[in-house]
Amino acid sequence: MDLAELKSALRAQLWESRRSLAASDIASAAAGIADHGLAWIHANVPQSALVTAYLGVGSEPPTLALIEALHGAGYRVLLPVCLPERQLGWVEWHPGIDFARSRYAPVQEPVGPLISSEDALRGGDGRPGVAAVLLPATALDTDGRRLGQGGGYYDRFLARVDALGARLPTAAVVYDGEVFTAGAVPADRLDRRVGTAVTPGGLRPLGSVADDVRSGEIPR
Ligand SMILES: Nc1nc2c(c(=O)[nH]1)N(C=O)[C@@H](CNc1ccc(C(=O)N[C@@H](CCC(=O)O)C(=O)O)cc1)CN2
Ligand SMILES: Nc1ncnc2c1ncn2[C@@H]1O[C@H](COP(=O)(O)OP(=O)(O)OP(=O)(O)O)[C@@H](O)[C@H]1O
Repeated sequence: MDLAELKSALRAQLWESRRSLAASDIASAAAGIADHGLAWIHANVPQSALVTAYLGVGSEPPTLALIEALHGAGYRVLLPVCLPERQLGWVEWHPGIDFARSRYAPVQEPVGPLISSEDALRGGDGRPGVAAVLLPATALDTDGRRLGQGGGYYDRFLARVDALGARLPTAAVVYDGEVFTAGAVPADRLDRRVGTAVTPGGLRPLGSVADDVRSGEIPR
């Protein structure tokens, strides 16, 4: 099996186990993800900063409560919009915003003024750019390797973050059983590592993402 086949086999396996979760497990996961995700943001970025999150759909861990908690705590929250060539753009979330299905992927996207990744990262109008990235994953390993949905959208986005010289803290949301031992997640040079796992049960700092990306202590 080559790397792409290995990744898709692993994705299929993980999606199947996500689909077997009970509704009650999913509901309690939402509260844990909101608590721990908000704690991670508090520990890593200034008050009322701009952060990215995403809306979990289908069998993904639920993140709406986290988005609401972040907004409620005064952070500005950008959610991703898929653009051509597997690029991401962003729309700022606010309560009551409409969602529509993406043209490019089976996900829901907020409807509103589109902000390019470049503008989101650089900021403008006297406001700072994105200060932290909360992103989806299907699996993580303790070295921070991340398996996504297979589009490479976030790998491209994180490559752009690096190219701009921005050193942003990153955390991916997964279920507790989806953080595997170091080396278990297949990855190549294009796969960007993430610094922290946010799970319903807590926060797990992940190793060997450059230490300089992690500023300050992450509460456990
Ligand atoms: N909620 C969410 N939004 C997101 C992402 C994500 O992973 N999750 N993305 C991260 O890049 C981008 C969309 N990328 C995606 C790329 C491929 C598939 C996909 O092929 N999905 C499977 C079904 C997965 C399932 O059963 O859960 C499919 O259609 O077969 C989905 C999203 C931007 N927005
Ligand atoms: N920075 C990049 N530039 C160009 N192609 C890339 C880049 N990053 C990833 N890709 C390509 O995108 C495709 C999907 O990558 P991969 O399977 O790692 O996606 P993923 O991380 O699971 O998805 P996502 O980031 O959307 O959640 C692969 O063909 C990969 O080579």
